[in-house]
Amino acid sequence: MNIPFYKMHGIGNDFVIIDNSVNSIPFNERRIKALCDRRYGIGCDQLVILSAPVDKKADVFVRFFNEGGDEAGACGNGSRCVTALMHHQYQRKEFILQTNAGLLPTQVVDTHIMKVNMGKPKTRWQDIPLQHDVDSLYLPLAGEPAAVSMGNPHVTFFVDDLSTVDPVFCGKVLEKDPLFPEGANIGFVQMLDRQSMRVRVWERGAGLTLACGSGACASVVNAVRRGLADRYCEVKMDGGNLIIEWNEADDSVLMTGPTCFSFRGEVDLDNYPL
Ligand SMILES: N[C@H](CCC[C@H](N)C(=O)O)C(=O)O
Repeated sequence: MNIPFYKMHGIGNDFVIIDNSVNSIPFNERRIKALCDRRYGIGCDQLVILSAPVDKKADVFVRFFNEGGDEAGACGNGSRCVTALMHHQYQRKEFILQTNAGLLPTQVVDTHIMKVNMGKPKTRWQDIPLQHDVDSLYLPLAGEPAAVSMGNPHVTFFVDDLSTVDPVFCGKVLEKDPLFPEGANIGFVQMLDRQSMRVRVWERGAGLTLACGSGACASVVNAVRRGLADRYCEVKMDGGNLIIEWNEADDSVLMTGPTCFSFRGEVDLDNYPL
């Protein structure tokens, strides 16, 4: 069975987006992993499945699946790419995405610049008792790690010099710290000044990506809570930059940045059995 898909990325964090609102095709871990595989499949960090919204206030229901097959509650860059796709299809500039993390208002700022309201930070851990002996990870910490959920769990390590951190060696271990039975995204942050930071994220279920939207939000929230940053911050990631604003009035976290259509294709799902 041939179905269309869109291949997009948000500053290098890439996605396969499938509109499943008509066919309601089943997807399980085996099929998701195969589609996300960069050799045997189309290849992406996350698979994004669109379907009809349950909440009447929403335009679309969006689910995010990491390349490892597990589902994530939130995906900032994926939400921005869906907004660009919806704009391309409906010529509107404002949408409401229904996600497992809640309703996300989104906005087309410019042709390739999309803004997502990621909602309020969901939980607060200031200093977290990680079970792993962080010292054994040769992680040159600038203070204890912090954690916050943006609809998905993020741990943030502040370091003096990001070039001295091996995000793969550390991320692989910390993603599965017993403190996070469902795993966690591990962010490494070097403050540049109060309104800019360098961030790399080892993503739960996807590994080291070129960018992580919810990770950028989590990094700014944790930095503000630590007194290290202002509520408006430019987050510099390997694939590009995002602007994050943590709104004091309503506690919402806004993320703005570029998106890109890579290509549109067709995939024969008979080659991707359940
Ligand atoms: N790996 C994340 C989901 C994707 C997040 C990232 N791609 C973003 O842009 O927010 C998780 O398992 O929670």
